[in-house]
Amino acid sequence: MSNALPAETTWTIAPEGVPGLDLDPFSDYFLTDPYLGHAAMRDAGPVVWLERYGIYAVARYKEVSEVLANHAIFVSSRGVGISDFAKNKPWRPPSLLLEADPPEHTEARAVVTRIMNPKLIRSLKESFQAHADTVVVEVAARGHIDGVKDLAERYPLEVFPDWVGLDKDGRENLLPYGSMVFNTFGPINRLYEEALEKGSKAAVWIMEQCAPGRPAPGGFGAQVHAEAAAVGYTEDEQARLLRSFLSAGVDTTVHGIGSALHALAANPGQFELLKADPTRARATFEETVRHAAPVQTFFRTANEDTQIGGISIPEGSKVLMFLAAANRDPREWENPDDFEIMRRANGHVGFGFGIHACLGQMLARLEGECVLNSLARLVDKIEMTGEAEIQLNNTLRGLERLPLRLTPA
Ligand code: HEM
Ligand SMILES: C=Cc1ccc(C(=O)O)cc1
Repeated sequence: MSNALPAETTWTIAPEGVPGLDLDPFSDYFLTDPYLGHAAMRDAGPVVWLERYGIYAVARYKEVSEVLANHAIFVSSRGVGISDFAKNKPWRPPSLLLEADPPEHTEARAVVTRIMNPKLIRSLKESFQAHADTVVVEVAARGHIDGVKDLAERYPLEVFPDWVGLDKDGRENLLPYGSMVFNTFGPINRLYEEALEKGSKAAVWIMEQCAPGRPAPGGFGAQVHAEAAAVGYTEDEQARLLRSFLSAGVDTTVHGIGSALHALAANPGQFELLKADPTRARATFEETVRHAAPVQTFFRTANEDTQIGGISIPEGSKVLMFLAAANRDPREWENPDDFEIMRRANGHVGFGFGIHACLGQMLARLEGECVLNSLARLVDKIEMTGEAEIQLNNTLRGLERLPLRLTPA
């Protein structure tokens, strides 16, 4: 595991009054265990300077929330990765949602929320829960499983593409494509380059699936296209709008479910609490998103000279928001590092906050709740049978492998 500096590392001097830290949040070393780095940034001040990349960073709950809320100054249209779209051409046409600001963002969001709403989620609950039961009964009967491949990846990859209306063939492209999208928010390091190599092939299938007329009639994909066409979006914009959901909609929930399985296996007392009341499955998944933060970071770009915590931030500065660090800020949370399913985790920033707050969070919660509810009713014990293996990614936190033994109830 190399934590050698990327070849193009340039060192920068911290601006006046800003604590400068020599840590690389995109190194294998940091990504494997980010928590000491998170604490160092929180303790250093409300905003810090990461010398290796010449970027500002916020790790405390208060400042992360402030940057997320202040979308007019800390903008998304200049990219939510380390690259500033005002200076460097993005590697793919920008997202109409994630990489847009009002008014364009407002319009795109309005199109989607006409479909992605509580009524839709209610209509999915019965079939999503039934499918979770089927999968959990099957894997529990097997006893020894890889919690990642056999459950955390399998369930979302069976329910999500059917819901969108994607072809049966080619669905193996979804994870490498999403992994590429999330890696490219970081610097051009090994993870970025390897992901681009693997993901570029997947991107061909993804873009074919996003084309108007391709998704199965009546599915979410066809509905997005129809709603977008109704407000005059071109075919390219209709495809790009749907692309957002294939980019964000799989790796995130896979890592959320994988992290929940890991936390429950590592904290048997918490699994007992869940078994005692399976309706706590929803709260258990919420605590997982706070505690594990499948999406660890996002950038913003200062669109004008501004301040954070009294520190001057010049126009054009990149600000890295450590959502995962904010979710474990002892200034905000009691015993923040503890996985407690009885905790009120609402208010965490694992799904973001403000105008760009996760558009798929209701679906993510449904998927997580269904799997954990099935586990609570159908499994008596969930035990680690080996070390969990982290899947390294410049933005996501999740597992590559999770050796488990399940004992059926
Ligand atoms: C545990 C699972 C998930 C996590 C942790 C997560 C996290 C996030 C975060 C942190 C943001 C904010 C981005 C920003 O502020 O720049 C976001 C936005 C978004 N998410 Fe999720 N997400 C998850 C699942 C999903 C799913 C399942 C979908 C689609 C079905 C989805 C679609 C989106 C979209 C389209 C946006 C952009 C919203 C906008 O910019 O207005 N996400 N997500
Ligand atoms: C939260 C991740 C995310 C990734 C990509 C997109 C997009 O491509 O719009 C949206 C959200």
